Amino acid sequence: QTLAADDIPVLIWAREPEVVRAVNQAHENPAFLPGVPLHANIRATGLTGDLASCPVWLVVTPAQHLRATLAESPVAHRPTLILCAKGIEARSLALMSDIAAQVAPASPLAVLSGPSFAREVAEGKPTAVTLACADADCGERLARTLARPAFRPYWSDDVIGAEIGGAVKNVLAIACGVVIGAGLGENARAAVIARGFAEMTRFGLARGARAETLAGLSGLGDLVLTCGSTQSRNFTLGHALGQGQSATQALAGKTSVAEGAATAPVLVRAAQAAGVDMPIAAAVAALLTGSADVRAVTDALLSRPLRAE
Ligand SMILES: NC(=O)C1=CN([C@@H]2O[C@H](COP(=O)(O)OP(=O)(O)OC[C@H]3O[C@@H](n4cnc5c(N)ncnc54)[C@H](OP(=O)(O)O)[C@@H]3O)[C@@H](O)[C@H]2O)C=CC1
Ligand SMILES: O=C(CO)COP(=O)(O)O
Repeated sequence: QTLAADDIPVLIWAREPEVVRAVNQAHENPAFLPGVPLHANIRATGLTGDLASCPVWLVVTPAQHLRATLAESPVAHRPTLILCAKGIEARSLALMSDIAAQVAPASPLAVLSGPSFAREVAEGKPTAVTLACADADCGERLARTLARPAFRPYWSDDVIGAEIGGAVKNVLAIACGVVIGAGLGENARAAVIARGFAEMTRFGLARGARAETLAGLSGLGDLVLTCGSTQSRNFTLGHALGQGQSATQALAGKTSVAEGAATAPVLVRAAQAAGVDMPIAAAVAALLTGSADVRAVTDALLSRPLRAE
């Protein structure tokens, strides 16, 4: 939102009244983005009805809450929806664009994804992302609207590819966190990134994504960012698992979301349905449910049959 506010008025809908108050009165969001001054063009509201006046929505609700949030919002006004959540809905295996198409069938849809820790974007640090929209002209228009000197959206018409990259990289970031938390070393992290990317590519191609999208910002780019940084919530969750905590212990008291925790088990089901082998994703899912420990999943991955790369 900070990006858009230079020349466009921005309205944030927030669930917490204290966030609404702080944005409107102090031009800051101390609960979620402390220390970053917000542009005077940014206003906040607690009423979804107020969104009716906004032609374009950046939808940042976590994946598991997207359906309910959209259903309570004035989508009948046919806003353009730019979907930013990175995940798969647990109860339906749906991608975010599937959910939006069901709940807001008249809205044009786009996906914004790629390596972009929110704080760095808000601080104006250089960032490049993918803006995917099936309507290429609409995608280009949205990318040009959101672009800023230090924020470069590259447009694409591969919505599925952009979504799958973002959803799968979170699961792989948990795996890399486990590797580092358990002291398995940097060679192992690089192996998980490369073999995890092979899993992402197999799954993405089976679901209709294009290889170049998966190798771009929203796939490989975000995978490298999230697997390599302790800023990542997914990496941090994995790190705690690697150090021997259970998922319940690692997630206790967390107010921010690690999307890969909900996505891992459904990704495994979706991969099975697509006939795709995803052993690293399956290992993450097993660790999260507690059905296997780090030693067992590591041994299982290392003892898989040798094969051609
Ligand atoms: N933060 C970042 O750097 C980036 C985030 N994203 C993506 O954006 C999405 C949102 O992330 P972010 O803004 O960081 O989220 P937060 O970490 O701020 O998490 C939001 C928290 O609020 C709760 N919540 C939010 N909306 C609702 C709702 N409508 N109903 C009920 N509970 C809700 C969630 O609850 P609960 O715990 O129950 O889920 C969660 O604990 C994610 O998909 C993330 O992957 C993408 C790029 C960068
Ligand atoms: O998606 C992100 C950066 O692109 C944020 O990653 P985490 O959700 O793991 O913090």
